[in-house]
Formats: sequence, C-alpha cells, structure tokens
Amino acid sequence: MSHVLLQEASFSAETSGGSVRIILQPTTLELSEQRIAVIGANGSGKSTLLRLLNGLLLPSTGSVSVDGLDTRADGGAVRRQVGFVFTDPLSQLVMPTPLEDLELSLRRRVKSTTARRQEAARLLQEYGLEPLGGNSIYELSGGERQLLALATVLAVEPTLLVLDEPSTLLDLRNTRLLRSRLAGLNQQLILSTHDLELALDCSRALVMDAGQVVFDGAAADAVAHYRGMYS
Ligand SMILES: Nc1ncnc2c1ncn2[C@@H]1O[C@H](COP(=O)(O)OP(=O)(O)OP(=O)(O)O)[C@@H](O)[C@H]1O
Repeated sequence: MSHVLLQEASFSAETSGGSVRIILQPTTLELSEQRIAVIGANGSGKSTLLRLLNGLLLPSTGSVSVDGLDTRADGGAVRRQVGFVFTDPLSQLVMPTPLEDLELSLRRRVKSTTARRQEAARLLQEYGLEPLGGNSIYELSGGERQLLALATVLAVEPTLLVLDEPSTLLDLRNTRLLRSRLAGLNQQLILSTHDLELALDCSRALVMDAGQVVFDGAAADAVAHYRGMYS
C-alpha cells in the first residue's frame, strides 16, 4: 500500500485579473487506506488536490510525498508509481487507435512486440472495447474513451491509482463495470467523484469545500456530512 503525505500543502494560482487565489488552503493529510474518495461541490478543489498527488501540480507551499518520494524533488519517480486517470480522456489518449494506445502503455512492461499486441488485445476484450481496437480514438464515445483511459493507465501497473471523476461519462452498465474493476484492483486508489455510490465503495472519504478538507472519515459519514451541507 502506498503512503501519501501532504504537509501543509497549499496551491495558489494567479487569476486572469492578476490577483493570487488560494485554490487549496494549507492541508496536512496522511493517505494510506486502500480506497479513498474525495467529494465536494464543483470548484471546491478536488482536482487540484488530486493533481498534487502525482506532481502534475507542485504545491505553492508545503510538500507532498508518495512513499517518501517528494513530488518536487523526485517527480519522475513519483509519476512512474502514481497512475492518473483524467476526467477528460482525450487529455491522455495520444495514439491514433485504442490498440496502439494500449501498446504504448505496455512498452516498459512487455518487451516483445508480439506479446505486447496480444496483451493489448486481451485488455481491449477485458474492457469490452475489442471491436473498436483499430478505430480512431475520435470515433469512440466519451464513455468508451473513459474506459480506454483507465485501461491504459492500469496497463502500466501503478502502485497508486488516482482517478479524477472516472464515471462522469459512463452509462449505468459501464459505471457498474468500472465499480467492479476498481473493487478488484490490488492497488491503492484515490478518486474524486460526484457519484456518491462510488464514494460509498471506499473506506475513507474527504469532503472538500472552498479549497479545504472540511470532513475526513468513514465514507458513509462523509456522504452524510456532504448531504447535510446542502439540506
Ligand atoms: N490554474 C488555475 N488558475 C486559476 N483558478 C484555478 C486554476 N485551477 C483551478 N482553479 C479554480 O480553483 C477552483 C477549484 O478547481 P478544481 O478543478 O480543483 O475543483 P473541483 O472540485 O475539481 O471541481 P469540479 O467538481 O467542477 O471538477 C475552481 O474555482 C477553479 O476555477
């Protein structure tokens, strides 16, 4: 299990008006449970928190580390360990077709090109994407792309998987597929979601509001707290 540590980590950005806005208030957290959800209103800072975990964003103050590797000093090593699934799959699908994208993800792990193609085809089948393997990425639906993005990140076998709203584009059937895939993974998983059922699959959940973690506890308690904020 990975051990993620935020020590007084904050994130600020300059707004288009030229002023500095604190998007994540100084936050200290230890994240070592196997399934952790981050919930909260639009714009509350969930994606910003997640992006700090693999060094996509560096903290403006404080520090973030994964298994003792600092995201600022050891960014490359952190990114090899932490897989990140974006809300918008087109941010991470870089090859023309699903098959080639999976092969790209497998290149470190599977050295033979024949074995790599076979493994990529097996993964396509596992995610129900087999008939689309040779199609253009742009011909896939949003949900198909989201599943493919998950498959490509998992193909790298990260020790920690961070998912930013992984079910936003999925229909009921594929949301169930996603939930069962995630439930079967050995990796530690940290995800942000507006799907409270997905949050309830986790053992711990953080509730964010206006750039702060305002509740941290068992998922059922966190969901109740979040619902209470808007009742
Ligand atoms: N680089 C940036 N510069 C200025 N403002 C930013 C920047 N990044 C994020 N923000 C703002 O910070 C706030 C938090 O954004 P963030 O994407 O972390 O929220 P979120 O909780 O993931 O929202 P959602 O549920 O809508 O995806 C938003 O109001 C956003 O507009």
